[in-house]
Amino acid sequence: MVFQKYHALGNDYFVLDPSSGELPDSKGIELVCHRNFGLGSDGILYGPLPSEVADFRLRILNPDGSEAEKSGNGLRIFCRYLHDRGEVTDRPFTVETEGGVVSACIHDASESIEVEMGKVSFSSQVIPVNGEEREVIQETLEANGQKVEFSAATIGNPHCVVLRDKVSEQEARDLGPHLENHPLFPNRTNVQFLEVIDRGNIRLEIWERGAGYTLASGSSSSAAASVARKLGLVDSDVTVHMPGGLLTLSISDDFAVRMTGPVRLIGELTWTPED
Ligand SMILES: N[C@@H](CCC[C@H](N)C(=O)O)C(=O)O
Repeated sequence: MVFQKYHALGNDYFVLDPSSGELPDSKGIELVCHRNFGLGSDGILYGPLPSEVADFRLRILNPDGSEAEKSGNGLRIFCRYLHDRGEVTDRPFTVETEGGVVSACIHDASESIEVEMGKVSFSSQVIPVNGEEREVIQETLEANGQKVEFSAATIGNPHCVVLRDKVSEQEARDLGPHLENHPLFPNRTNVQFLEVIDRGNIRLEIWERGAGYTLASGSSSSAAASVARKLGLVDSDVTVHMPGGLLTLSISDDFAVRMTGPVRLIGELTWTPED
């Protein structure tokens, strides 16, 4: 089985084209994504698949075998893959995901791929978050023996955003898993620790649902920046600083998010497991 491997700010994915093989089962996905026993990645992008509502359809698989509704970095990588295969040009096109249809435009295949990520919602019913219907803004939960103030949002996939004066990888690794699996989130959740640098810049440390600690995340960036906007802490144009690099976001008054960022090709890998 042949995979093309790309990364978007260090958030690395395999692209598995259906023409080159079936999607492995969840055990197979876990194995191929394993950093030691497999080829190693933050997930698998399975596509292009046919769609009745968009130009292409994409399925997004986490390393634990779970399926994600959306992936910002994954979508940019998929756009680059389509461009590398001559299936798209610099004209806009659409991609269907489990979390809705997005539109994309390639300005520069390495440096600048733009995706209209959709609208962020803070509704408990949509995210989802257990409890009565409300916008989940600066609530408190208990996790790992501590009280944690958080906001929640979705851009197709769920996010739990924790505001901090200073963020750290260590806290993302220590507290992230407890929030990912907290009973408040029936579908689990991605977790972001958010530091507001100024009204145009935020810093994130990220623990992803089904993937763990990652160096960058486009849907996490969209959700966390929208929470910061909702709280009145940033303006509409935000640069997101993550360990893997910078992502540029533009947030409309009704929380539609435009994400622009780079993609890099790593190479082609052949998967021939003995086990
Ligand atoms: N890294 C991705 C997010 C991938 C999906 C996420 N782990 C989930 O389960 O929702 C991104 O760039 O958005």
